Parts: sequence; C-alpha cells; structure tokens
Amino acid sequence: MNILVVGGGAWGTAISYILASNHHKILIWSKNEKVVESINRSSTNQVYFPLINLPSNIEATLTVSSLDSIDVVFIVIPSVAVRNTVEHLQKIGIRKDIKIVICSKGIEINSLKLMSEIVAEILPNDYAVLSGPNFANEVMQEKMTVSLCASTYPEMNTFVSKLMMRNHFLVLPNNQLIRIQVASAIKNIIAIACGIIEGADLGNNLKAAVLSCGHAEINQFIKLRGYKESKNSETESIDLCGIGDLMLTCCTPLSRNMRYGYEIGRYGVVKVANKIGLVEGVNTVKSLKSARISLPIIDAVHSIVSNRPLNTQGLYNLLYNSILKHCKEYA
Ligand SMILES: NC(=O)C1=CN([C@@H]2O[C@H](COP(=O)(O)OP(=O)(O)OC[C@H]3O[C@@H](n4cnc5c(N)ncnc54)[C@H](OP(=O)(O)O)[C@@H]3O)[C@@H](O)[C@H]2O)C=CC1
Ligand SMILES: O=C(CO)COP(=O)(O)O
Repeated sequence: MNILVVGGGAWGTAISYILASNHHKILIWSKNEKVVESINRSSTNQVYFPLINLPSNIEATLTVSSLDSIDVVFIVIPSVAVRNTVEHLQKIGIRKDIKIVICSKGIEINSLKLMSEIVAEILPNDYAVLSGPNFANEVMQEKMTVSLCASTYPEMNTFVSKLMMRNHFLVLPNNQLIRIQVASAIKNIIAIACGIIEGADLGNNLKAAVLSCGHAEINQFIKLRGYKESKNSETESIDLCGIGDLMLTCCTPLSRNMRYGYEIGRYGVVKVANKIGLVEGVNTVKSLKSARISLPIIDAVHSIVSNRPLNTQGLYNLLYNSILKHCKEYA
C-alpha cells in the first residue's frame, strides 16, 4: 500500500517505521525541513530519532498537493492541527476510497469534538482511531507494544491490523470509538496532575487517589457529553486506553505530560517547556474548560496550568480539595 503519514514527529516516525517494516511505501509529510531532508538523504529522522536507521521505503516531503497515488492517510500531528490538516486534504481532492487512520490524542477547543468527529464532519471517507499505551521511542526500539483500533466501519479494524501487525506490535480490534478517544485525551490531563504530585513529593498515596479519580472522570465526561456506546464484548477486559495508557502516562517520566507536571511540582513553573515538546494535556484541559466542563481533578489541573506559580502548599491544597470534591460528588 502507498501510505501518507501526516506528521514527522515522534509518533509519526514510529508509525512509519512499523508500516515500512511491513513493506508498505511510506511518504511522511512534515513541515520541518531538517526532518524531511534527513529522512530523504540518510534514512534517519535527525530531529526525533537521530540514532535509529529507518527503512529505505520511507520518504518525506514538505508539501502535499495531490493524493493520486495514496491508499491510506495516517494523521499523527498535535490535535490542535487536525481540523486544518483534514480541510487541506479535502481541498486537494482526497478520493473517497482513501482510508484514514487517526492517531492524535486530544479534544477540540470550543467544539469539544473528538478527532474522529472532526474527520467525519469534513470527509466522507472510512476512518479508524489507533490508540493505546504506546511510547514512540519504545516502538522504535521494537519493544513489545499493544494498541487498539476502533472504528464504526467494521472492516477498518481488520484493515489496520493487517497493515501494522508485527511480532512486537499488536493491534487489537475495539468497538468503543468514543471511549478510547476520551480516555486517550483525558489521561494526559491526569498525567500532568501525577507529575505535579511526583515533582512536589506529595506522595504515592495521593498519586494513586488522583489517578483513580481521574479514571472515573473519563467515564463522567462521557456521561456529561451524552455519548452512548455499546459495551465492548470480546476485548472488554483489555482496557488499554482507560487503564493501560492512563497508567503508562501517569507513572513514568518518559511521558511529556507527566514531565510537564513534574516541573510545575518541583519548580512552580515549567522551566524547559521547549525541551519537553508537545504536551497535549494542556490543550485538552483548556478545551474542556472552554466548554464549561467541570470535573474536580480536571478543574484542579486547569487552575494550576493557567495560574501564576503556586508553592507546594498551594498545589497540595488544590489537589487535596479536588479529591474531597470528587469523593463528595461521585463516590
Ligand atoms: N509520542 C508518542 O509516544 C505518542 C504520541 N501520540 C499522539 O500523536 C500526536 C502527535 O504526537 P507526537 O508525534 O509525539 O508529537 P511531536 O511533537 O513529536 O510531533 C508532532 C508533529 O506534528 C507536526 N506539527 C506540529 N504542529 C503542526 C501543525 N500546526 N500542522 C501540521 N503539523 C504540525 C510537527 O512538526 P515540527 O517537527 O515541524 O514541529 C511534528 O512533525 C499527539 O496527539 C500525541 O498525543 C500518540 C501515541 C504515542
Ligand atoms: O500517549 C502517549 C503514550 O501512550 C505519549 O504520552 P506523552 O504525550 O505524555 O509523552
């Protein structure tokens, strides 16, 4: 298959690595000249993975003006950029038979739309969401990884599994398109809270409480939004996004969201934001607040990331009160 991967960052490169290892022909679309030049010249991504050789069937481009030879498009960019990008695909005349796989984790500001809802609003194409506890750098090291693929187009799950399945990269079908996207977006907010707790040394007990309340807030958000989704049957016990990705992102400093929170907890401010890179949780918490969604842990993180530096006691008070509020309202 000829596959366009939109985004030459960490996850776009890892997705391309998997697909190219399965002998698909990959074109990465990146706006970063150094990324494009290094992929085309030396089969490496010098910005994101300078030490790892990429398969030679990955090429890159700075611009895409036609999708004539493309069969599948993977969208692997920050969630704030998804709408513009999908509109661009529409503008350049994406054929209806081109399949779309969404890999970005976030919720749109103001509209509160999930990434699949943005795609469905703009294009008539079949689409799926790929998500799970998947650090790009571990995928690049061929460490065992399991991901979920969800779609309302039943054949899409099998299609994506076939494209990507490798010994160390498993793709499981899932029928909870909404839940996996909500969980994948909100876990980034909870990871910021867990990073704050770690950085301010507020204790593992508090972290576990915040993580558990955060998990409940994923379900509460789904209820608040009035989403109705059938129960997942065959994979019900494998909650890779609600549990797996939440745990992964909240508990290891490999997560950018967790590191961001850690800096706030440790220093009161984020000292090296540009070194951390993309922190989807900050955008997501702003999106939720822009739509007046109010859930205790989410509110506490919003107030921490949007206010002046707080000292450890201030951070503790906010998180402590959010737990109390959560228990009062939902326990
Ligand atoms: N990293 C990971 O382990 C995982 C990430 N994800 C999700 O994938 C998405 C992308 O993350 P990731 O690859 O890590 O992020 P990175 O920051 O590593 O890469 C983002 C890519 O998108 C490009 N980009 C940035 N802004 C825009 C824009 N406005 N329009 C078009 N392209 C843009 C960047 O270009 P440039 O290089 O020029 O900045 C870069 O190529 C996120 O939603 C993330 O949550 C999901 C699973 C795992
Ligand atoms: O989503 C991820 C892992 O599943 C990546 O997490 P971060 O964006 O916090 O690094």
